[in-house]
Amino acid sequence: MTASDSQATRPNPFREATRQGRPLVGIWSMLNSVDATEALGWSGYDWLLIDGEHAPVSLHDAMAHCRAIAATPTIPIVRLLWNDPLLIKQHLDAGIATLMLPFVQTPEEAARAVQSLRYPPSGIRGIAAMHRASRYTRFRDYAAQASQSLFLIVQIETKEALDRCEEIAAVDGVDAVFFGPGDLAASMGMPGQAAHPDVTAAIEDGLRRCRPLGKAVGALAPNDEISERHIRSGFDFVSVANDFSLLLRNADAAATRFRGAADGITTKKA
Ligand SMILES: O=C(O)C(=O)C[C@H](O)[C@@H](O)CO
Repeated sequence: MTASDSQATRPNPFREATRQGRPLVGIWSMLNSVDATEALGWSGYDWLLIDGEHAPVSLHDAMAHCRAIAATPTIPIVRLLWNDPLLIKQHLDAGIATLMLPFVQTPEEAARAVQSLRYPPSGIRGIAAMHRASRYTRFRDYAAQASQSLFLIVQIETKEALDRCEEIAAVDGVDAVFFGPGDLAASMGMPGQAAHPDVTAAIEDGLRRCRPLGKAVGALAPNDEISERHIRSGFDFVSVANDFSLLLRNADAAATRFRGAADGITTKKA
């Protein structure tokens, strides 16, 4: 890399990956363990989402996760607590370039999210003299080029949002829509039934309707069967696993197996 390359704002790696034209396989991270994130970065997932909505992830935690995974081939995405301009500004300044925002219900809410990512005159992001995103000023063209270095994913996770998913996806500056089956199931009157066939069918219908808009379309799969189905359906990115569930599933299975093996064995000395 030449000195001038190191001074140029980089294109967004997730945008480049979605252009490869194959489904990107991802993992959801809820443990808030930087070590686990770093280790998973070497597992072979295309992307890893650090969940700041439902896991206790602070801004500093999110930065630590992104620094750890930067050494690996996996691309980090951070999900924020809410579609909030202040949270968005802080995370962008911290150099977090691919954001997922939960619970975006209307094209107007999506447009407000886009405004939060853009500098004036088209947006409301505040200018900082120095921050991690500009490599502490080394990316001299950062303010002018920021939009190509960022990627905005908005979540469709209610019936209302699903009804308008094409309009939301069509908003200029929305790079991707992502279907959340857990909240969508609740909104459809089936809380706790993320894998219900009606929810999967609704999400597949969303893919069919959003695909012609040329934006990336992703979904979280609540089990292995739906992961394979979503990959075959042609979603651009699919979350196929969750670090917390993998840990618990394997820990529970090992405990059951070896407690079973220990049943009836006596270790007491005579
Ligand atoms: O609605 C959903 O489903 C999501 O947005 C993902 C969830 O928050 C959850 O599966 C994270 O564990």
